[in-house]
Amino acid sequence: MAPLGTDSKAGVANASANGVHYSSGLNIVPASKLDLVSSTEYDYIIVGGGAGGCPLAAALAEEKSLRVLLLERGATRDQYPETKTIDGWYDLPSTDALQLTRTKDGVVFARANVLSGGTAVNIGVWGHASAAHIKEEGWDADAMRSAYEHLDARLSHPGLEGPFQDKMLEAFTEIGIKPNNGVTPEHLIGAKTIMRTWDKNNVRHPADELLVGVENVDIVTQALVSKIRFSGSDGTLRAVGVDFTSADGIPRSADVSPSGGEVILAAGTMGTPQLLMLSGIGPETELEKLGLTPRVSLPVGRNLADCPLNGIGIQTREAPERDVISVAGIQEDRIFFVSTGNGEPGTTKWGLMPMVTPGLRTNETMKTTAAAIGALPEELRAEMGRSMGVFFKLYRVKTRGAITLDSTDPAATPSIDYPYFTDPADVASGIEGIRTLKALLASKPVSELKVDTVPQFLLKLAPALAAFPPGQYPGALPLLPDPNDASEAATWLRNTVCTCWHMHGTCRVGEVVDDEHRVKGVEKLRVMDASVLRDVPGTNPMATIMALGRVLGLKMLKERVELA
Ligand SMILES: Cc1cc2nc3c(=O)[nH]c(=O)nc-3n(C[C@H](O)[C@H](O)[C@H](O)COP(=O)(O)OP(=O)(O)OC[C@H]3O[C@@H](n4cnc5c(N)ncnc54)[C@H](O)[C@@H]3O)c2cc1C
Repeated sequence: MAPLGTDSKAGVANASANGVHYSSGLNIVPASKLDLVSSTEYDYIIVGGGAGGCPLAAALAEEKSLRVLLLERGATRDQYPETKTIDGWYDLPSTDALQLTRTKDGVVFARANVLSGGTAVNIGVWGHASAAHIKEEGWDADAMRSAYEHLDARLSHPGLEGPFQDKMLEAFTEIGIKPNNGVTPEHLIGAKTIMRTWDKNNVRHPADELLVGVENVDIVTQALVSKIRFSGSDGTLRAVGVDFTSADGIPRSADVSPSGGEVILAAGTMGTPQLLMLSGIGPETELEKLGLTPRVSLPVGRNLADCPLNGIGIQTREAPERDVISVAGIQEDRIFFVSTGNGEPGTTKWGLMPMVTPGLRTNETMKTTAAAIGALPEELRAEMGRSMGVFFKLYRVKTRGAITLDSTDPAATPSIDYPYFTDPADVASGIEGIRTLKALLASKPVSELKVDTVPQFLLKLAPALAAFPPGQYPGALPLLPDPNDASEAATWLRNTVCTCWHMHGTCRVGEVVDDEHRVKGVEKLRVMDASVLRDVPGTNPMATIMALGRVLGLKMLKERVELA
């Protein structure tokens, strides 16, 4: 794989027929050539260059005679060095490659805004869906296996193996999360060292690498798509293109070829329902409230689901090697992650969130908390580097929420209404998570690692943050509740909840799209991103969203041949 940003000269030499030039090995359309985009008839237009969009584009482009247009609202990763290495990851919340937003209840959520989407800003954990999940969803097992193999070989690398990680793997097996399945991308009950998109030099390998050197995908970055264009005077609605605004602020459009061209939305769990609604596809009453003309009534934006993440910091005897996540312990409905170097000052932008109840996670309180950390004595600040985090995420969640629009501005972030731990089944599963976490902390290997369950710097922070209402400041929250007191445990779950950033389900298969991801009631329009998922697949979703993108692309090529 060519490293990004080094072969632009080779790209220019290979400029494609319409004069589009190449940058960083990617076929990025320069501003001077944007008019050519509007005058070209594309075989496929993909909206959103993230986990779903990039592999889909790469698969469609395997048929060299086809022309694919990929429109991405964010810039390339070259603009954000923070997207490239693990060290950079800690600073991502300060960049606009990542848009921080909040659920209605105040849980901070992050939305990618860069070419490669979530795969350029995420933690990089790479895991397949289990065979049982693939069967349950009715996905083609052979096609998925071959897509995983294709992607594994290009993007994934083993997680860090070291003394801290070894101890945690031992701890999982001691408390019954076993066997130790070794280094694997498979989703298997037991402990494992994960695969991830960081290589041994801590360099990230995200989705846009699949498009390096691919000449028949024209990529337009900083292209905010605002609407789908339709034809269909005979009563059928057919997608024929999209409207978008380029970086220079000029409104533009792009069209698909009338002979078989298709538009595919890959703008993510928030972006895709937003675009569908802005184009008149969604719940009628909601569209009418915004003055939008309803065209097709579908439950777009409904059935939002997320995996809550709860956990605790541990003060360790030695400073662990700085690592995002390398080991996981997998139970039937919960997954435990261990992150070391979690307490380093650079991590505070992410790490402080669980210490403050969701309703208080405003920019102001985050700043106050960060300032209080800055004012801690040097020896306590040094302690922050001698800590690790153990978190558990729930999957197979039952709580449902919704994405809605407050405005018709395509640049506005939709509203997220997700009431974590509302469904009693999620509360029960969370309480089991607390019980397991307690057992883990009491295990022999963790006892050997830790000084204390609550890092001293957190306790010292409490008085500095006395301005917070009682029970809502750091020092109170990191203490684990008694799992036998259901009410106390449920309160702790809700007060410390963070997102695992695995939101999905707003355009689910069966409700908004069919099995082939076609939007119901509209011709030539599909969706390929996390919004179609009914449940989070495997340990983490990225690899499966990418595999589904590749499988869909190859299937669409086959359909094209069959139709011809
Ligand atoms: C902080 C964080 C950590 C995570 N950690 C992990 C992890 O370790 N492992 C894992 O498997 N998953 C992880 N995830 C989740 C994973 O990254 C997402 O599930 C995945 O990227 C979703 O894929 P997608 O295709 O649905 O959306 P995305 O990958 O987000 O792609 C959507 C793209 O569409 C673009 N877009 C949106 N609207 C428009 C528009 N109107 N016009 C043009 N373009 C548009 C966006 O800019 C974006 O690039 C994490 C996510 C985050 C945010």
